[in-house]
Amino acid sequence: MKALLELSNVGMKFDTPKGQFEALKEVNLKIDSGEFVSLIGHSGCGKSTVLNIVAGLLQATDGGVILDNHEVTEPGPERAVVFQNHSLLPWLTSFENVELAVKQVFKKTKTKAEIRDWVEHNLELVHMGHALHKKPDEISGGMKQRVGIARALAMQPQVLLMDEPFGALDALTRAHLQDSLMEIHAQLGTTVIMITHDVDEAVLLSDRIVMMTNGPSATIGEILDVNVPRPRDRLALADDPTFVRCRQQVLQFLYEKQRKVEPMRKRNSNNAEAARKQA
Ligand SMILES: Nc1ncnc2c1ncn2[C@@H]1O[C@H](COP(=O)(O)OP(=O)(O)OP(=O)(O)O)[C@@H](O)[C@H]1O
Repeated sequence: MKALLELSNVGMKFDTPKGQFEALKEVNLKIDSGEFVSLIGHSGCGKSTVLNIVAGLLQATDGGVILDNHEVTEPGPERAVVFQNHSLLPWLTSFENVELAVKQVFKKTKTKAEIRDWVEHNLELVHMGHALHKKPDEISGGMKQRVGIARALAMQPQVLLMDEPFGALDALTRAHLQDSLMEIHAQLGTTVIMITHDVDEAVLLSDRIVMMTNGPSATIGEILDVNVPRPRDRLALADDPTFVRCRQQVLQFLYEKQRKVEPMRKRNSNNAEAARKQA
């Protein structure tokens, strides 16, 4: 079967005042329709850069991205993005925020009544049917993220891109949203790419975990298949041997194979500086 999404030799060099900085090098990844893939790696390794290239918000300086036989060159509704901070328009209600996105995509193909039903359906999908007419400052952080997810899903994207969607939420709210996301993924079969720093979240939600090496010139270090059957139950998984092994493998990658080296480098350069001063 042909992959839905393919990143081929993706590289990204940024021009900076200190010269060119190679953030990504030779990132190769194929994702099938319906897969849930997490990107994990230390801070600054290039996860958001990968996601932004797939979203079309950044143009790779090498290689490229193909989605469903089309090269990605700009943002499009078939690649909806959910950011860590909800990005809802504060003067619009939950309903109106979702409606705005839906109108952009379906204005020509859905009637007014169909648009209204579709907006409500998607807000109900994320359990926000009770707060259709509330504005962002009248609902909690978790609820705002739910509306953001509804807005993204309502565009019927081929790929849902999520950049640490639950990173700003407390642990309990986060767990509720993870459960909702698993439900939605099971129900709709949406293809998802999600950035996370949370190892348990990655293992709980993903079919595959893409682990990135530290930058500069970051790339994919390892890919782990999470062969834990669905539906997944967070409580039962705590003692599940496959879950525990997957978790261990990601932790080993992050904290043994890709241990952050900056403090050591810094210490060395500090030592060198001290030696220079002494000389
Ligand atoms: N516009 C830019 N210009 C210069 N350097 C950039 C630019 N955008 C990102 N970088 C650099 O590229 C590297 C990757 O950044 P990116 O934000 O993709 O990392 P990340 O893994 O998503 O980080 P975090 O987990 O902290 O969000 C970093 O070193 C960052 O400083």
